[in-house]
Amino acid sequence: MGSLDEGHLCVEIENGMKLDVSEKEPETIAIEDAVKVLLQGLGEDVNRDGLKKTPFRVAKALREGTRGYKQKVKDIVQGALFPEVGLHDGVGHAGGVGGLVIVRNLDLFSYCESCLLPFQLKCHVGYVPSGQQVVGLSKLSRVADVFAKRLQDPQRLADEICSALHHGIKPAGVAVILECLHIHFPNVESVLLDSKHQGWVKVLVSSGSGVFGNENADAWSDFLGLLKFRGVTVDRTLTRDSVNQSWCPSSSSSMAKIPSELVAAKPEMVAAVASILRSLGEDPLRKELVETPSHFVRWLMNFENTKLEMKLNGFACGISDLLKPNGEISSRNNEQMHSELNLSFWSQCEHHLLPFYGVVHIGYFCPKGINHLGKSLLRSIVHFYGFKLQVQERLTRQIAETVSSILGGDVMVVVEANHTCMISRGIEKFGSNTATIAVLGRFSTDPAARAMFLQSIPDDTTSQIL
Ligand SMILES: Nc1nc2c(ncn2[C@@H]2O[C@H](COP(=O)(O)OP(=O)(O)OP(=O)(O)O)[C@@H](O)[C@H]2O)c(=O)[nH]1
Ligand SMILES: [Zn+2]
Repeated sequence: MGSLDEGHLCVEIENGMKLDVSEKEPETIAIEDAVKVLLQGLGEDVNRDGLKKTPFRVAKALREGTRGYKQKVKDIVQGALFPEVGLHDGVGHAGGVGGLVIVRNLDLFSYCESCLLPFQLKCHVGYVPSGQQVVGLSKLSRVADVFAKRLQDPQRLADEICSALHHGIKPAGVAVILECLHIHFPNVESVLLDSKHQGWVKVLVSSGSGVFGNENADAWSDFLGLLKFRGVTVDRTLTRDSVNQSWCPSSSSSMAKIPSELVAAKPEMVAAVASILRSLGEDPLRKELVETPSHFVRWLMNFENTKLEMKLNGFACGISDLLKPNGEISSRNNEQMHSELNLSFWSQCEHHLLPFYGVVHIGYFCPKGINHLGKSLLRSIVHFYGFKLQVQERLTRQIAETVSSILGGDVMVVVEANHTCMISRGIEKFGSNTATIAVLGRFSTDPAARAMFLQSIPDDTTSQIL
């Protein structure tokens, strides 16, 4: 979506309206001020180069990401309804009016109202036309996006899409199925304790109107049959109850491990997030939003700057023991390449304050006779550099430099990551991911060594974590 041009962005809204995200608008300024408070709360210097534009970028991302509040379904659907007369009534539903129409696999992003992080969803929409009218297919996606671009929870999102399409198209019925994926809430302690602490919270929700109003209606069988036909298997027994409780990991029991004093100690950050909600046109006192500021601050505090530096000192102290020779140190010719692959990490993009996550692969040469570095130490290094405001290139380099400083030399690091800021906003490149490489010592001069290490990296490692 648009580029940043002298601090001013014009987002074209689907129904022709324009949303100006200008640095001069009071809402933008208020969000920028709040973001500065958040950055300071993280122990960051708001004037450092990488962060100078962050307040505006975050304001822009949030205002774009909630632009649905300003859009009207009527404007989208009206004018896109056109007559398509089938055979006359009484001889079945052979195409045209009366036959089920489905649009599958619409990739969308929404914002979780419980924690203010984006969540990904695959949307499947179907409707049975009536009144000899069908609607332009793209409008099904556009209408879904109007409601996705708000602070949402999955079931309400499905219900709102369904109801808006029903009122807009006036069909015999509408069916909506959403497959929603919410990023997990890692934190330093739990990641270190549990290497499998990663992944996603998934829920499946559905909503139906008219001929889809009854869960057992034949129309649902047709709809689900077609989804399955395309490889989408939906167990509708899961659809209704899976979100009775809040699905957001910010309200799960594992989050209770994070001391609430942490948030209580940062009242200015919590107030800043509440002011962001107000600037987006939301009511921070709305029941579902009351806890959102503290949830978001808890997430953000994972990436606090000073805490990590302290921890880094701590783990650096123990390193010398791990490197005690394990017998005779042999000559350089006898060095062996070691690799540690698929170390998962979480980080936070310093440009947009959105998560990026993926896997790190580390290769190094180490003389025979030296204990090679344990996986847990490497994992610690990865997490220590991950849990801060970052860019991927810096993360890659810092890991390489740290491992190299321990081993004195030949290190290669590959980081493969998915950037939420590339997917949930801006350019919206679903399925894209980024790889970065840092090479030190022998790896920087020896293509064969680099090739050997790269060949050891399994294919499609990033997709394993999606
Ligand atoms: N090199 C690098 N760029 C990153 C990383 N994370 C985010 N970015 C990019 O930072 C850039 C910020 O560019 P700007 O033009 O100032 O901000 P923007 O208008 O929000 O950019 P768009 O994402 O193009 O909308 C974007 O191109 C992002 O894709 C990272 O880890 N490394
Ligand atoms: Zn959430």
